[in-house]
Amino acid sequence: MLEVSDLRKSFGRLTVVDGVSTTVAGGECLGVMGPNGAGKSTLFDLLAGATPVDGGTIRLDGRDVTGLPPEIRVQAGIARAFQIPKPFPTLSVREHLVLAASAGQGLRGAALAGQVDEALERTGLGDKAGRTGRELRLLDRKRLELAKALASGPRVLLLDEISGGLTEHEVHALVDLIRGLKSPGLAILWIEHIAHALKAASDRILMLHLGRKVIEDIPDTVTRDPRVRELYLGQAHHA
Ligand SMILES: Nc1ncnc2c1ncn2[C@@H]1O[C@H](COP(=O)(O)OP(=O)(O)OP(=O)(O)O)[C@@H](O)[C@H]1O
Repeated sequence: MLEVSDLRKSFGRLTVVDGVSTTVAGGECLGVMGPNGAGKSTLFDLLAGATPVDGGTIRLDGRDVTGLPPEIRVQAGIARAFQIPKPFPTLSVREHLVLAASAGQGLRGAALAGQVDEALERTGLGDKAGRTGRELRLLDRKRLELAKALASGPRVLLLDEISGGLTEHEVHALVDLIRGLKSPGLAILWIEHIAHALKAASDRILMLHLGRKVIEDIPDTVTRDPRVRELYLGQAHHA
């Protein structure tokens, strides 16, 4: 599904993503962790096309999408959900999803309605479709952020620290939701600082430090790795 090869990005003399390669298959969730400044969000910026790469390639289902602008990349199937969801206060949940579905793949009519309904159902927002953005509490705003990404018809879903601000109980609900999104036609990448949440949802975890891959393996192996424990010193109880 997604193949990333030798991605590179520098800002001035600071190399932020330094030769990162990975592949994520349909049905898989790749967790991405690393200390502050490791290059995680920049990696997502490169995948989403928000920032141009300095080197390397990004392939989606074999197609080279490395040079495509962000809006075309959404149409190609790369969708991103952000940490701090800011819904339009007066638009309903359904209206948000209609916008996302028509912008993403240009859907109209029954196909659009079907994709919106599916996104509502998969994120548990079915009974809140008529609520406006300002009426949603944080967890539902996170659900809406996920639903918007799903409504665009993604093949690859980039989740950027979406658990921020949630209670422990809500984080569990979010993990269940993400696990429920796994399907053969979708590859998920999730940046997250809460190691136990990442572990619960991910098939593999990629650990970045100073722009480089430290380790990429099954969650148990990664969280037991001494380099990972050292980098997360003080947070090791989360692992
Ligand atoms: N547009 C930019 N211009 C200059 N430096 C940048 C830019 N964007 C990011 N950086 C730098 O790149 C490094 C990596 O940043 P990035 O946000 O990718 O890390 P991160 O792993 O996502 O960190 P965090 O967990 O704090 O979000 C940081 O040192 C940051 O200051």
